[in-house]
Amino acid sequence: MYLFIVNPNAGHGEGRRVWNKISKLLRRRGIPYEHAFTDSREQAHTFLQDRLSSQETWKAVGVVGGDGTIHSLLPALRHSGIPLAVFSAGSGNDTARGFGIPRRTRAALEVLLHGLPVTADLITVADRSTLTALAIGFDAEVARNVNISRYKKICNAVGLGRLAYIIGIFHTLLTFRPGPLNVDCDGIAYRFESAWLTAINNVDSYGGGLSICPDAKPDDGVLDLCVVHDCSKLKLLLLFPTVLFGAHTKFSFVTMLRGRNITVSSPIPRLALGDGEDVAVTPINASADPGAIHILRPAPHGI
Ligand SMILES: Nc1ncnc2c1ncn2[C@@H]1O[C@H](COP(=O)(O)OP(=O)(O)OP(=O)(O)O)[C@@H](O)[C@H]1O
Repeated sequence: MYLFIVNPNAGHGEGRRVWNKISKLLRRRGIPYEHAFTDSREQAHTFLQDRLSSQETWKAVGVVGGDGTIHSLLPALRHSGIPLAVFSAGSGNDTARGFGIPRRTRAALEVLLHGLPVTADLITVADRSTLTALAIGFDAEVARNVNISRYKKICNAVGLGRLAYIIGIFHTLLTFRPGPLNVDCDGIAYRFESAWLTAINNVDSYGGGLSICPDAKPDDGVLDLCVVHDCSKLKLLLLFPTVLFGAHTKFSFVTMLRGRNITVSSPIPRLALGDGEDVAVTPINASADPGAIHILRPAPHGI
């Protein structure tokens, strides 16, 4: 039996549209499933925990939503051994990108039915798990400002979701002040006098395809870090296009680190988002949780 958790509101209603296609395909093929529409992280967690502790044998859990919806399932799936299949219906979809999962619903269904379960690491912050990346500082503020903005709704409605983030960058530059930051990476201390952002990644991209840690691998037991510091607003703005291609790592104001246990602290409390969701405020300790989850990826010889 397959279990599906559907966030109908993900991606501005895309969750419901994707689920309609999946359910039609499942019924046509006579594949047994159970599903639930959820409207909050807490509801999804309670439902999933309850269903996973039942007598039923679950072949996989399918999630229909964006990275935030996937995030809500991590506590129940973590160390359960039950693989997760991703049906992209969000605006960013960095999980699908990071694991090479196709965006098209029909192809994603083939991954659920015939894909290869692989183990992946999670990032643990204060007992909370994150799958893709933690964004701390400026990038987290951009995401938060965009999420509560009117321009996000307008941009999504006209199919220009990315434009909302570009507006969000300029909007956040008006208020955000860079400041001192201390990073401890596996016992080695780093100090940055004027830090803008810190990304702690499990997969290479965040923010809908920004390749902030281009060498990050989700199954290596290690977290990749990118700290952007000691640069002007203009340099920060010029950095963003280069991040699309992971070409920012060579700049002197970008420091790349790798480690299993990372502490980030700052005199000015900085917001930390995990998978695009609020998870903490600095000081934070982030550690790798190796092989904590199973994800279904396309089988190697095509699907
Ligand atoms: N299981 C869930 N069911 C319903 N709503 C959820 C669930 N988990 C989280 N949410 C809420 O729905 C919001 C949107 O979901 P999600 O992040 O998956 O979609 P998105 O923002 O469109 O895509 P992305 O995160 O890929 O940019 C989340 O920020 C959260 O507030």
